[in-house]
Parts: sequence; C-alpha cells; structure tokens
Amino acid sequence: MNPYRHPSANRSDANWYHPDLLLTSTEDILTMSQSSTLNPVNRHHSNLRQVLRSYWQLTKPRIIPLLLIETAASMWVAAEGHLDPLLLVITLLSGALAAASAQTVNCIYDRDIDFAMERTRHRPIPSGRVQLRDALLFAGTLALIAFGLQAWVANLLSACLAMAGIGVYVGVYTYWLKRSSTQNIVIGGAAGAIPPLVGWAAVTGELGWTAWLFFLIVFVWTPPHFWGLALLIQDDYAKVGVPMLPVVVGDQVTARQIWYYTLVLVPLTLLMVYPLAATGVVYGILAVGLGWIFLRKAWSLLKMPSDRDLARNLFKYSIAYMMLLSLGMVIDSLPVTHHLVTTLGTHLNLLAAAIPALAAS
Ligand code: HEM
Ligand SMILES: CC(C)=CCC/C(C)=C/CC/C(C)=C/COP(=O)(O)OP(=O)(O)O
Repeated sequence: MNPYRHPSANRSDANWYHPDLLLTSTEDILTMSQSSTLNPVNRHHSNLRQVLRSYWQLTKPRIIPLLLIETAASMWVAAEGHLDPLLLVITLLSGALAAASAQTVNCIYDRDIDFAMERTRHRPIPSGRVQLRDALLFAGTLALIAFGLQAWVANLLSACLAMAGIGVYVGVYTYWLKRSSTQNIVIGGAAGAIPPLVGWAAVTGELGWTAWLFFLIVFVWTPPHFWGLALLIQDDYAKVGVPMLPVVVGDQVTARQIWYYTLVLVPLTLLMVYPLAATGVVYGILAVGLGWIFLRKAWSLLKMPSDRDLARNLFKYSIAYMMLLSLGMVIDSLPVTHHLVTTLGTHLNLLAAAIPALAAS
C-alpha cells in the first residue's frame, strides 16, 4: 500500500505548463493496461521503460537545460570563445547529474506536500512508482558520479561548487526556507545561480568578477521568474501551507516586488559590457532589447496584478529571456563575432572620417 497515494488523486488543468512532468498520460495508461496482456519479453521491456521514465521524471528534467545553458554561457565567456569541447561536455554532463540529484532529494523531502498538491501528486514518489530508499540511492549515486567526473576532468573547485548547488537547493531552500519564509526563493534561489560559477571555475580554476556578476544576474532573475508562476499556482501552495509570496501578501505586493527585481536586473546585465568588458556590443544590444521587453511585461503586471494571463506571460518570457541572454553571451564571445564587429567598426570609422571631406566637396 502506498502511503502517499490519495484515492481521489486526479489530474487537473493546473498542470498546463509542464505536461512532461506528469506520468499518467493517456499513453502511460495504455502502456500499463497493455503490459498485463503482453508476452513476457515485451512485458519486461514495457516495465523497464516505465521504471526508467519514473526515474527520469524524478529529476524534473525540463528545468535542467536552462541550468546547463547558463553553465555553457559562463564557460564560453571565461574561455573567450576558445573552449575545450571535452571540458564543455563533461561539465554539462556532471552539471545535469548534480541538478538531477538535487531535484530527486527535493522530491523525497517534499513528498507529503507533493502528494497534497493537485499539480504534483503524480510525481513518482507520491504516486508510489519509486520507493524512498531507491530514490535516495539514485540521488546519492548521481551526486557521486557528478562530483567524480567534474573533479577528474575539470578541477576540484568546480566539483565542490556543483555539490554546493545541491547543498543550497536541498538544505537552504527545500529544508530550511520553503515552508517557513516568503523569502524562500530569494535566498534559496542562490542554488540556481551557482551553475555559472561552476562553468567559470571549470575553465579558469578560480572565480572572477564576471562569474560573480553572472551569479547575481540569475539570483535577481529568479524572483520575477518564480513569482510570475506562483501567482498562478498560489492556491495549491496555500492549501499545503507553503508561504510563497503571493499566498501571504497577495497579488499586488507580489507584482510590485516583481517590478523592483526586474528594475534591478536589467542594469545588472549591462555591467557585463561596462565596466567589466566581459562581453561586447552584440550582447549589449540584446541585453537592452530583452530587458526592455521584460520591463514592459513586469509593468503591465504591476498595473493589473490579478490578471493571470499577464502573470503566465511573464513567467514564460522569463525563461526565454534567460536562454537568449545566455545565447547572446556565447555569440558575443565567438572569435568570428569579434572579427565581424572589428571590421564593421573600422568601416564605420573610415566612413565617419570621410564625411567631412565628402561634405566639403
Ligand atoms: C528557487 C528558485 C526556483 C524556483 C522555486 C522555481 C520554481 C519553478 C517551478 C515550480 C516551475 C514549474 C515546473 C515544476 O513544477 O517543476 C518552474 C519552471 C521552470 N523553471 Fe524555475 N524555479 C526556480 C529557479 C529556476 C532556475 C534557476 C532556473 C534555470 C536557470 C529555472 C528554470 C525553469 C524552467 C526552464 C522552467 C520551465 C519548465 C517547463 O518547461 O515546464 N528555474 N520553476
Ligand atoms: C549547481 C546545481 C546542482 C544547482 C541546482 C539548482 C536547482 C536544482 C535549481 C532548481 C530550482 C527549481 C526548479 C525549484 C523548483 O522549486 P520546487 O521544487 O519548490 O517546486 P515544486 O513546487 O514544483 O515542487
């Protein structure tokens, strides 16, 4: 008997934004009902597929790519466009394993509230598909492999930072603050800002100003990212007593906080260009454009804090924003971009010098 299984467990529309995190899709139900009538070999394969799928879901896989994009962007900037492919692949692999381990421990610790929330009750532990002991073993193994790989191929600093990411997410966010403070994701959100530090340390063996600035950018981005979503799913959190900001202070104050954080975020992204000069004009233009859109969306929400479409729109945009900003850093650091920008600059200078002569003739 599964202690976390509720007889009335049901799917709901609250799951609109991450259907892959659910298990009981029509396809699953069909597969499960078929497996009892299949021959033993097919049944074995079908069961194995279901087990693998459950472990995959335990890692909340849809969040991991963005963490890896941050890591890769930081590595590219640190390497000034000349990145060792093996180092990149191993750092991303161990980053994915570390994040998966962190998410698994979060699923273990939060199994009671995950069971009670409509949105999360089909996760592998509350639905009884993965046992606690197995999940713990899985999380421990992933963390060990992540640490070993990273320390072996890159360096000890980056491996320790990845483990610190797990520690902050599990210890500070999940265990300490998630159920006790409205500032849970502000402070606990530091976990999600650690991947740029891991990437930078993997390339340089140390942590520079640029790495810390990237950390700060993700740190300040996290509240608008999550509170946009929290406005939509606050009833679920309220039901289980998790004090996410909108649950405690309401829509208006949350929208105001989102606005303040976005106001700080946009100028922060520009410090990469000046005074740090870690990135150039291509990233700069992108950061201004993306930031302008972010500000407009946060402003619209500030004007109509209870408009759920605006909140959903801001949440979705926050993800695209971080992806494109990171991509901007990568494109900016490539040697070909440097070459193009320098050539363009030279031509513009020549043109500027020629204008007075042309005007005089
Ligand atoms: C403590 C900080 C954060 C909290 C509380 C948070 C919370 C959430 C939640 C609840 C979701 C909905 C999906 C789910 O149920 O798992 C989500 C989606 C997402 N988060 Fe965050 N997040 C945080 C930080 C981050 C960071 C740092 C990143 C990456 C840089 C990130 C990337 C994403 C992405 C890509 C999605 C969309 C997944 C999908 O496509 O469904 N989040 N976040
Ligand atoms: C370097 C390293 C290993 C970093 C790991 C950082 C990490 C895993 C960040 C993810 C943050 C996140 C998606 C939280 C979800 O909140 P929640 O679990 O409270 O959401 P829920 O309500 O859906 O359970």
